[in-house]
Amino acid sequence: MSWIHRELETMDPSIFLPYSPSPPNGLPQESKLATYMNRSTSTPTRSLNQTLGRLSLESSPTAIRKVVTTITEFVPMNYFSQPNIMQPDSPESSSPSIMTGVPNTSQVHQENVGGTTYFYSTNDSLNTTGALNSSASIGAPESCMSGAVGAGAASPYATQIYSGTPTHIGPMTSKSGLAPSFYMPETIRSEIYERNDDVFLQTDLRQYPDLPVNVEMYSELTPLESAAPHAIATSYRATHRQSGEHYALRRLHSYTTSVTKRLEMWKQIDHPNVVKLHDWFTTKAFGDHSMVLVYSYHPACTTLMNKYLSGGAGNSSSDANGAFHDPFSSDPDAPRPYTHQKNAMLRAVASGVLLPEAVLWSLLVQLTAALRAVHTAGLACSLDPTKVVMNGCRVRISWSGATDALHANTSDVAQAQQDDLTALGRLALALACRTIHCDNLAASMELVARTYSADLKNLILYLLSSTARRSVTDLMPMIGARFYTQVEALERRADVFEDQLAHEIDNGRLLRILIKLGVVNERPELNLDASWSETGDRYMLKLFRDYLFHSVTADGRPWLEQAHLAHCLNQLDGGTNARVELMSRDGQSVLVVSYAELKHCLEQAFDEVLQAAAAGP
Ligand SMILES: Nc1ncnc2c1ncn2[C@@H]1O[C@H](COP(=O)(O)OP(=O)(O)OP(=O)(O)O)[C@@H](O)[C@H]1O
Repeated sequence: MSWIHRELETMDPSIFLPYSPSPPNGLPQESKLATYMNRSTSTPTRSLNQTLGRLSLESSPTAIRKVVTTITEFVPMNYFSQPNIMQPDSPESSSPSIMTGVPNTSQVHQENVGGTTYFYSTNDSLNTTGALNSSASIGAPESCMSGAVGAGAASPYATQIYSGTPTHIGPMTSKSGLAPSFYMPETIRSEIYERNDDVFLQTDLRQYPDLPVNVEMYSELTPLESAAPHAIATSYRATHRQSGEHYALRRLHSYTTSVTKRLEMWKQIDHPNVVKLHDWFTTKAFGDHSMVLVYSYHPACTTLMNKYLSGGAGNSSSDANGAFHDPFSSDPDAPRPYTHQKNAMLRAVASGVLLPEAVLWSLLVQLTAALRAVHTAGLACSLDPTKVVMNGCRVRISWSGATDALHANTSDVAQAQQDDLTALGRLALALACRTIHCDNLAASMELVARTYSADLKNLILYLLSSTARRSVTDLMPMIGARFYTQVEALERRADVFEDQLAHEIDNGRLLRILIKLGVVNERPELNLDASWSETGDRYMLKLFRDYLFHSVTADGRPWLEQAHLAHCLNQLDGGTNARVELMSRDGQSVLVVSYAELKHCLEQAFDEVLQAAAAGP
C-alpha cells in the first residue's frame, strides 16, 4: 500500500468514529503502535496531557529550557506580546503559563477502513498548547488580547519557510548610478565564499622552510606576499594559538627603536575604515630582533593598487588592461613614458575601464572618514595605494601605525597630516585615470574634467594644492550630497543582507528540527533500552520520519518534493493543529496526529536524550 500524501486540515470531524473501549480491530498489546497509544491514553508516565499539566509558569519545562541551552533556538520577536501573558525576559518559557491546568481530555477514536485501522487523537488542548509551545510561535493577536486559554493558534510565520522577498529589494539591481556590487545577493554570496576560501585554503608551507612554527602566541604563519630579498617588512596571516582566530602580522625586520607611544594611540583607533591594531611585541623567532604588529585579519583583501591601478592578478577580467603596465619597463620597444601615459588614458576612456563616478565617491568618502578618525586622534597614516586594502566594497587603511613604529615618533604630525591629504589627492587622481602614472597633471586633470563631475575635479585640485593649509574637515562640504548617495547605497546593501539573513534564519530553524529528529530516530539504544527509538513517543516520530523522507508514489517510486518536506518541517516547528496520516510500516494501521502532538513528542524524546547525555558515565 503506498503512502498517502494528505494533510487533514479540512477533514470533516463527523467521519471520526466514536471511541470504543473494546474496538473491533483492537491492537495487539505488544505492537509498537500500542506503546504509543498506551502512552496517549493510559500509561501515566507517558501521558502527554499529564506532562502538559505539570508545566507551569513557576517551573518552566526543562525540556524546553534544555533544548534552548543546548541548541540555540531561534526566538522570534514577539510581535503581539501582551505583558499579562508573555514573560518578557523569557520568551521561550512564556507559553507554559497558558498551559497551566490543561485538563486531561485525551480521547482516541479509531475506525477500520478496508483492513487498515485509523487512530485519531482528538486532544484539542494538546494541539493548542503545542502550537503555543513553538520555538517560533507568537500566538494570534486575538488570543493574546483576550488571554483565552486554548484560543491560541500557531504563528503563521512559524509554519512558513520564507516570508518572501520584500518588494523594496527586487528592483534595486536596476538602480542607476550605484555600483551593482553594492547590493547584489550573488555578489554577497561570492564574496563570502571567497573569504571562506581565503581562510581555509592553506599555502604550502614547505615553500617557506625558514618560517618559525610559533611566534609568541601565533602559529601557522602564512606569508601574504611573495618574499622580497631586502624587504624591511613582511606580512603574514597567523592563527592565535588560544582563540584560533586569524590575525594579520606585520613584521618589521631588524627593529632597533623601542618607542611605542604612538602605537598606543593607534591601538585606540577603532574605525570601520582602518584595520585595527591589536597588539605588538618584539621577537627573535625570525633570527633577528623583529617587531611584530598584530592587526585584524580581513580575508580576501586586495590592495587598491592591485585592484584598480596595476592591471595585475588582483584585477577582475574587466579591469585587466594592458594599458597600465609600467612605462619604465626594461622592454626597449616600450613607448616613452609621456606618450604611454597619454595613450593609456585614452585607451582607458575608449575601452570603458574608467571607474563609475559613484564608485570613486564611495572610495573617497570611506578614505576621508578614515583620515578624519586618524587625524582627530593626532596621528597620520602615510596613505599609499599599496597600503589601502579592500574586500567587498569596504576600504580600509592597512598596517596603521607601522610607519610610526619604524620612525620612532620622530615625524612632525601636522606635516604628515598635510602629506596624507596630498596623498589622498594623488590617489583620487590615480583612481580616476586608472593609472598611478599621473605626473602630467594637466593631462590627467583634463581627463578628469572630461569624464567626471566638476565636484570631483575640485576636490582633487583642493587636495593637491599646496598653498593653503588643508584640513580633512574641509572635505565634507565638498563631498556634499554625495555622502547621501553613499549612505543610500549602504542602506540598500543592509536591506539585502537582512533579507538574506531572514532566509538563513528560516533555514536554521529547519536545521535544528532536523537535528532533533536525527538524534532521536533509529537510536540503537537509550538508557539500556534497545527499543527506545521504536516505542512510545518515538514510534510516532519514526513514522513521521518515514512519511517525510521515505514516501513513495502510487507506483512505488520515491516521492521527493522539497516544498512538501519544508512545509511539513515548518508545520512541525510551528506545532500546528494540522493533522497528518502516519502509516505503520506493515500498512495495517494509520495514526492521525496533529503536528502539535508530534512536536511535543519530539521535544520530550530529545529531552530524554539530552538528560541521558548530561548524566555522565
Ligand atoms: N589586515 C589585513 N588582512 C588581510 N590581508 C591584508 C591585510 N593587510 C594587508 N593585507 C594583504 O596583504 C598583502 C600584502 O600586503 P603588503 O602591504 O605587505 O604588500 P606589499 O605591496 O608587498 O607591501 P610591502 O612591500 O611594503 O610589504 C596584500 O595583498 C594585502 O591585500
